[in-house]
Amino acid sequence: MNQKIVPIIVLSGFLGSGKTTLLTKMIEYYKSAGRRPAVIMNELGDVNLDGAYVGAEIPMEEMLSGCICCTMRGDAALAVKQLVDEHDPDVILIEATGAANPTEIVDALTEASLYMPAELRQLMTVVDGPNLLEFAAKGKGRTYRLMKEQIRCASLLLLNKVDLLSSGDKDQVMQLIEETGTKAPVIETVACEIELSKWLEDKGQTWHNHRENADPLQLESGELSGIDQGHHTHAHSSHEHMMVVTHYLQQPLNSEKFDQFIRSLPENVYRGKGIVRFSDTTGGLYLFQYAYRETDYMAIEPQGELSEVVVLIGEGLHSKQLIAGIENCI
Ligand SMILES: Nc1nc2c(ncn2[C@@H]2O[C@H](COP(=O)(O)OP(=O)(O)OP(=O)(O)O)[C@@H](O)[C@H]2O)c(=O)[nH]1
Repeated sequence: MNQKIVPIIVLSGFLGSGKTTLLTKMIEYYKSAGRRPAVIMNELGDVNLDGAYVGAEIPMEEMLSGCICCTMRGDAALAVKQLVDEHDPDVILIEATGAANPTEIVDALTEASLYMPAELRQLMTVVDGPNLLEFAAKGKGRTYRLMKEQIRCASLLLLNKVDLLSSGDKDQVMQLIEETGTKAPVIETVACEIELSKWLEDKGQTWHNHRENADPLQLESGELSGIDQGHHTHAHSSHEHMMVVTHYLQQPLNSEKFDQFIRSLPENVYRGKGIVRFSDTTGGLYLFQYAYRETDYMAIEPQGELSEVVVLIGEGLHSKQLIAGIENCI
């Protein structure tokens, strides 16, 4: 009798590119096809705000406060095993952090597939079109190298946020993508809208099959996915690269002051998200998103208690200043 092999799909892409947007669409796709997806979510900070987008009925493993290149190797395999043993899912979707170097994830999952009935089928990278263009223009820093590595690893690329690109910009982004040497198909999207039936039904093709004609992957350096939790620095070569500032709120915020604070965040803050309450609106809790200088607020009605919190992610952040800025919005 053939043993069931659980397909694994990894969603990669820079901070705020649209991975959770894609994840929720994939979950809906599988559910409406009568299949049971399970999810692994990895967050740099110690709160999983994106988990709010995944229905409570979906089995989920969280990997929090994670330096993915350290924790992913062991923890991802363990999380996969736990989901397979406890929930017997039809597919496992892994949302990596935006700072993750997917080469490490591929390594970990390839190794794990040797001893458990699960296999990496696709690695989809969501490319934040306008952000890639901006980083390319700024020069060749570590973050830009990380973005390129995320593209090179992919078996499928979504060029997302094309609503924010002119046709000239789009051509430029396409050229940048080509320059990475990827052979993966590139689909232009707004809000990660793709024909999922076409791209998810791969008839057993593995990630390795998809990438047969692509250049072999090599780690460019150990510095790609560094993470610093502010006070805590890993012993790896350069983990001072990305930082997370997590600030829990004791009081509601003034909506205008907070919006102004978010809009005037320095360029080295790449991503913001959180759950906030405002003193000057009638509503309850809002989930706020800040990515590529766009802000979005969504009213939420959580089932249980939720902490009010602001999470900011970027490079070389001045945590004290940022926290004072948030407190000034009260
Ligand atoms: N303008 C525009 N905004 C988009 C598009 N796709 C997603 N967004 C917005 O971008 C923000 C970030 O989207 P997410 O799906 O949370 O991104 P993510 O990659 O999961 O973010 P992290 O996991 O925090 O790295 C949200 O406010 C989305 O609504 C798009 O095609 N165009």
